Amino acid sequence: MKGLILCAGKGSRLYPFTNNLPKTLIPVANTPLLQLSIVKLMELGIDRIGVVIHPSQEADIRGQFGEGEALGISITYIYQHEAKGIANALKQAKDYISGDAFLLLLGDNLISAPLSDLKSDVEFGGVQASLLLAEVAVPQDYGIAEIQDSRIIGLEEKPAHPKSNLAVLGGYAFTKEIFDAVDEITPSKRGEYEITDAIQWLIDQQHAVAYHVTDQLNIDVGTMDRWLLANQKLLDAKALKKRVHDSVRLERCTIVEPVSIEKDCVLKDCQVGPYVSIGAGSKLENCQIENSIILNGVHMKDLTFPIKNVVIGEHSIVSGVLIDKEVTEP
Ligand SMILES: Cc1cn([C@H]2C[C@H](O)[C@@H](COP(=O)(O)OP(=O)(O)O[C@H]3O[C@H](CO)[C@@H](O)[C@H](O)[C@H]3O)O2)c(=O)[nH]c1=O
Repeated sequence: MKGLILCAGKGSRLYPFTNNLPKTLIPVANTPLLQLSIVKLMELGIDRIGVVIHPSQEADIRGQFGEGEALGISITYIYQHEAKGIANALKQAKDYISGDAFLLLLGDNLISAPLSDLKSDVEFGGVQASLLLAEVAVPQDYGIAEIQDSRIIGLEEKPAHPKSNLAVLGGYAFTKEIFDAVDEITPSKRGEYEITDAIQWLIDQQHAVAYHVTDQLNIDVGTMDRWLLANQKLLDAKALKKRVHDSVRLERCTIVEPVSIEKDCVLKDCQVGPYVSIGAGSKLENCQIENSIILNGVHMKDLTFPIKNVVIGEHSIVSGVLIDKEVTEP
């Protein structure tokens, strides 16, 4: 079985961080999101993975993962020249998948639930699609499933008046019939070829669509708040091996776990944590930081106020006192 990970979206809600970094390379607990998806597939024994990218992302993504040699897998890059929707991204991968059943992951989702049931559904269960569903607080932001007598009877993409609060999460298993579906559907009102419309087509053609409801955490890392939340959750996870790199220099610092501090950082007179990730080569002096993501090469010094709930971009220089006076026009 092959795996497919979609990375070709614009990531516009995370600008400016995604101006020159593909969204799926943003670090969560100092691990690129895409790596977490790749590992998720590897845990299921999948070692042939297609990654759908925009050509402009190739240098960054290929630069990090190559052809998968370091991970002992085979990665193939597939282009989607225009972000015309998830079903359109899938279409670009038809030749690569070449008739096999496959698992599809949206590269910006952090899925905790196991996907083994989805995999066996399409491999041995005689179904053409298997979905992962979860109750969500804001169904208007998701593809929503309508269930009757334990069967999915309808799917709607980001409905204004949702028929349920069961969202389709970004992990799917399909057989080759999904490629007939993506050929048949037309763009939605927002101009995208929707994956929900493609699955609805399968249902309408009497294909079998299975589902599993999970209450495990899923985060669509599409906004700043959710990026910080994903960082918290991953730092909490026991699986994280190394929290403070051996090369890190700490002088007179208080570290409140969980934190992740990457290589070549120097921290003096700082209080760091909980829930702080600091990227490689950052230098921090006389600062207090909580629940934040500091990207690579940041310099922070002499802050008279605590840094909380923020993401600080690569190579930023931060120093000074907080001015709480209102600025008045001259
Ligand atoms: C539109 C588009 C997206 N992508 C990639 C980028 C992201 O890593 C991933 C998800 O794209 P987004 O545009 O953020 O999708 P989003 O609006 O969150 O909605 C999707 O993901 C939701 C789950 O998070 C589902 O409930 C929705 O049914 C599904 O449509 O797919 C592509 O590779 N090509 C594309 O054309």
